[in-house]
Amino acid sequence: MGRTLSEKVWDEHVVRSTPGEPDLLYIDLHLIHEVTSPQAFDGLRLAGRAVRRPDLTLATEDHNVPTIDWDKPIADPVSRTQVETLRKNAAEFGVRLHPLGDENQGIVHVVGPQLGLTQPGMTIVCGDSHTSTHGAFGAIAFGIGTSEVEHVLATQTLPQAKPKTMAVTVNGSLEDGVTAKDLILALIAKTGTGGGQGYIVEYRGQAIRDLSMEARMTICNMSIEWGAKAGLIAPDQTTFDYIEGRPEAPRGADWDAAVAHWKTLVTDEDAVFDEEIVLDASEVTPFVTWGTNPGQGAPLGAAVPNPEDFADPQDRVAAEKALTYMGLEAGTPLRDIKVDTVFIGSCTNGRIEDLRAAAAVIQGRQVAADTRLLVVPGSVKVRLQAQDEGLDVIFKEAGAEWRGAGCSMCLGMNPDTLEPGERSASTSNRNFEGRQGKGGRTHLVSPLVAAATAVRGTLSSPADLEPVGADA
Ligand SMILES: CC(C)[C@H](C(=O)O)[C@@H](O)C(=O)O
Ligand code: SF4
Repeated sequence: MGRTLSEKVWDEHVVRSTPGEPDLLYIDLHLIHEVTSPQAFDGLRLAGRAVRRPDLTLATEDHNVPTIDWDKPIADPVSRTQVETLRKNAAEFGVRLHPLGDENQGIVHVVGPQLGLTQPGMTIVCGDSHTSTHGAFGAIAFGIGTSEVEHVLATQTLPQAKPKTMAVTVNGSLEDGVTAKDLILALIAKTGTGGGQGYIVEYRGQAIRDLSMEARMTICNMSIEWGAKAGLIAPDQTTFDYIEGRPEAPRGADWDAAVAHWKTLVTDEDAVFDEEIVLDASEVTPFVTWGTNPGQGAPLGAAVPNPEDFADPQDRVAAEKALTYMGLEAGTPLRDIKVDTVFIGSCTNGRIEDLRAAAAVIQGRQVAADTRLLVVPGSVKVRLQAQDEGLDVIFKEAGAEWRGAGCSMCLGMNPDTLEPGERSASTSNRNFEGRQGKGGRTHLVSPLVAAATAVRGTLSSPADLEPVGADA
């Protein structure tokens, strides 16, 4: 019987397989950031161990870094300690680190692909749940805990039970103005935040093949919000074109050999998935969340739901609780919800294409009077490229704040946080209570919806905006 893409990648990495035990997998790339690595390095130090493959390990500073005054010492003592600890550990154990101020600094899931380190057929781990992002290249990529980080640092292997396989086939095409973010939010809303639990999910079908690499990363990034172990997409010409010529990509004969192998990384015709879901892309419209988990979402054209309309009692209670926290009334059109802050950034939607898409909406327009727009590139390279293209000027002229690279308001471990009761439209991936600051209220949106919302001050899509110059 044929094998699925994930089974092929898995099989290529099994170091040891014993019945009744998890497989021992070889790890090709280990990404590290300051939040989940300190205890792992402490563990190595205590046991007198070295990092087994520093050459397959890459560290960046992302969660705690300020996005203004990044050339000054970090003011917050906790953040400063985490960042300084990573620097000390990287130096002591010989791990490559891109610190604040370095041209390759940025969110770890933006930096890996950007450098060409993320490649098809790899196993990639990081002490971070959104490692699933890298699955967009046809890699098995997933988040691990700190004790597992230590295990990988010490051995470059990881014991793992084999997950079940699922195919999400997205037929048809996305309409204009509908993005990968809307698609994944719609999928999670349809099937619940536990819908992917226990599975490695392969996204496929026409709508997925048509996506750029960056849009594919947005989909795979949010696999974890759907409960999946990992999400991946078969590599194709789009993938190869994206990787070719990047600093860490294979070159010359090595490139040809790599592509020849990568082309074998597709699910065989006769392979069988444990589960299959089929969606029609043409039915997806701009999608936003109204609640406090990524599955509590609805089309932008809908209204805040009435908890009583949920058949499942648990969903009903969750919706009631969410509406209370979010300060929303059932029946309010989502388009009438007024937003205080718009955040464009994160490993979900902080890449150059996201900034281009948002800038195209903002260009020639102004951010609404009572609204604040924060634009935080996912990496220094994204920031520099955006500046080369003049996107920073578009944002600043519209009244936005143009910031340095990092996780920023995605989770507010740095000074970029919401005030209690403040409402955001955010291109990030989590809308949990307090995620962007204590008492903050988050609506997850695409970069297009974020930009349009910044202009109108209420949840909006570009189609809701007056033509540029109409009100001049
Ligand atoms: C801090 C880190 C462990 C965490 C994660 O695992 O995802 C963070 O990146 C997040 O998005 O919540
Ligand atoms: S941008 Fe957000 S989701 Fe991504 S790694 Fe940082 S905190 Fe986690």
